[in-house]
Amino acid sequence: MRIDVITIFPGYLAPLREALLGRAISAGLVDLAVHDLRTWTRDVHQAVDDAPYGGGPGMVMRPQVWGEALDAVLALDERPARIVVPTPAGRPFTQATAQAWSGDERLLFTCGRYEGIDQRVVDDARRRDLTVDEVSIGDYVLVGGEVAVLVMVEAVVRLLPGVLGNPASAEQDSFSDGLLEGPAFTRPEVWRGLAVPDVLRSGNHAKIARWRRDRALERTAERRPDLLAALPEDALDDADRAF
Ligand SMILES: N#Cc1c(-c2ccc3ccn(Cc4ccc(CN5CCOCC5)cc4)c3c2)n[nH]c1N
Repeated sequence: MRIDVITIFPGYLAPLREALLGRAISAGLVDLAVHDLRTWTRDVHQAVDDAPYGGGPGMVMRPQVWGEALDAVLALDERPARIVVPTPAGRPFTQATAQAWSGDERLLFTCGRYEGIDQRVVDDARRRDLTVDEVSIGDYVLVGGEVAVLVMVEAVVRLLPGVLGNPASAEQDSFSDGLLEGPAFTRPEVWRGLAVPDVLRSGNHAKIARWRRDRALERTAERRPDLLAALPEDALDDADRAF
């Protein structure tokens, strides 16, 4: 997978070259290129923003600079790219989104700042039959798109074959079965007077699986009843319903 990121703060994306993601890049599983948007400015001040038409607070990012940047970065590779535009007004980015994008050959992330990017940049890309997804990572307001890109790249790249040491970990992801994962424990058996639940040391795999499922159902019901309500009819078996 090739990943391009366009931003006025390239340094914000440095964490993508650390740890697991850094190893995925070194292993050739991911090609990452970060581009400074100001490369495509033409004025001495390298202006990337201007006042909003119709008034209102803050500034809006100019379409000319973004249009030239997108054209240039898209041309760097012939593979078709999904253009991703983080925005507070976007569709929710979920585990299902990450799963879907993990099959793409190329992702191109555009990091807005100020009050966002002139809408015509997205409109122009879509009318050229480019795939453009405007997405939000959550119901809160950030200062720019860079942090959202860090989140989305990590969620997608960890799903690529060969990235996670233990592929089963991604298969048993929280949300992958529609539930939150239950509590996890490791040694010591007792820590500050708190013991690991006996069932987890029983060696009885059926009982352990049931216990884990019950804890996941309990936690989901308590913290995310919306996920429970969204489960398909056949997602819960009789033992689940008895819980
Ligand atoms: N992904 C993601 C994000 C982002 C995000 C992503 C990209 C950019 C580019 C600029 N900003 C800042 C910005 C601040 C204020 C406003 C105005 N609106 C805000 C909502 O109320 C109405 C008025 C717009 C944009 C961004 C924020 N925030 N939260 C997410 N989940």
